[in-house]
Amino acid sequence: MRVRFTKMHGAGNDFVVLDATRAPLALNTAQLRHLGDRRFGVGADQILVVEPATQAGVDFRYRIFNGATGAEVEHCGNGSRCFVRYVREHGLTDRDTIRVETMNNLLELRQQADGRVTVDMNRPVFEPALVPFNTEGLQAREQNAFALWPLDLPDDRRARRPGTREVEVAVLSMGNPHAVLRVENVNEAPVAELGPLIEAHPRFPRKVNVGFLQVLSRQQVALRVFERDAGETLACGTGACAAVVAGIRLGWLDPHVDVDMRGGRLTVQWAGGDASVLMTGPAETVFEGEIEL
Ligand SMILES: N[C@H](CCC[C@H](N)C(=O)O)C(=O)O
Repeated sequence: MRVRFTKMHGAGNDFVVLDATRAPLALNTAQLRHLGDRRFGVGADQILVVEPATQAGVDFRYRIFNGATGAEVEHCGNGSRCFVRYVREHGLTDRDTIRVETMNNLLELRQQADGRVTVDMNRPVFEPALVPFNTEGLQAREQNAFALWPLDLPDDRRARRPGTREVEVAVLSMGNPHAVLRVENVNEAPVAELGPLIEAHPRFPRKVNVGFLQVLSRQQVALRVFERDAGETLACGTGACAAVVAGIRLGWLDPHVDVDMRGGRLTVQWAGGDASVLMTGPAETVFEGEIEL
């Protein structure tokens, strides 16, 4: 099957975007992984498929698949901004404000005059069972009335005496699961070492995205994210939201924060409580193409 695609990125987190609004597009895991493959396919962190809405009052549905595994996931912040640019550039809508269904969310997205896109990311979810995160037998440390959880990680650094070491993470969901740990300097953070250990930790039954957060001021942070089923990406939209929400709950951050990641800057706003998280950032089209699947 010959498939047209658009290659896009949001702050360096890159996507292959497919249009399934005019005809259904059922891709199997092997085809999705081929699209994501940076050597034998197109190459992308995630694959986004744009479909007609299934609910009244909603403009589109969009589905997200991690490129390395072909696994479908609940949410993609950077992808949602690229989705807006895609449907407008492809003449699928001329609206500035677009409502879109994802696996378990309804999002409202707004195209800004400066080309950036603002996404209403809905409320964060803190209930561990809903992340999901297994807290059985764990004793959280409360800070500013927010839980920081100890995680034991295998530590084979001391080969003579293999043991474990403990890290402390904030845990929450932005529709997809996130664990956030604070570091002194993101450039020296052990992302490649701790990322996979936390991502696959048995207390996260659906695995987890892992954020390494450096607080630069109450209005600016640096962040690196080891994404579930993707490894470290140049930016992670839901990860930026999770890190800022955790930082606000822990008393480190104000309600409006710039998040500097290796691929670019996102701005995240959260007023706390039941308020939605708002994320604003760039969305770029790189090239169009066709591929045989
Ligand atoms: N790897 C993520 C999905 C993509 C999220 C990220 N690219 C974003 O911008 O939010 C997960 O498995 O939950």
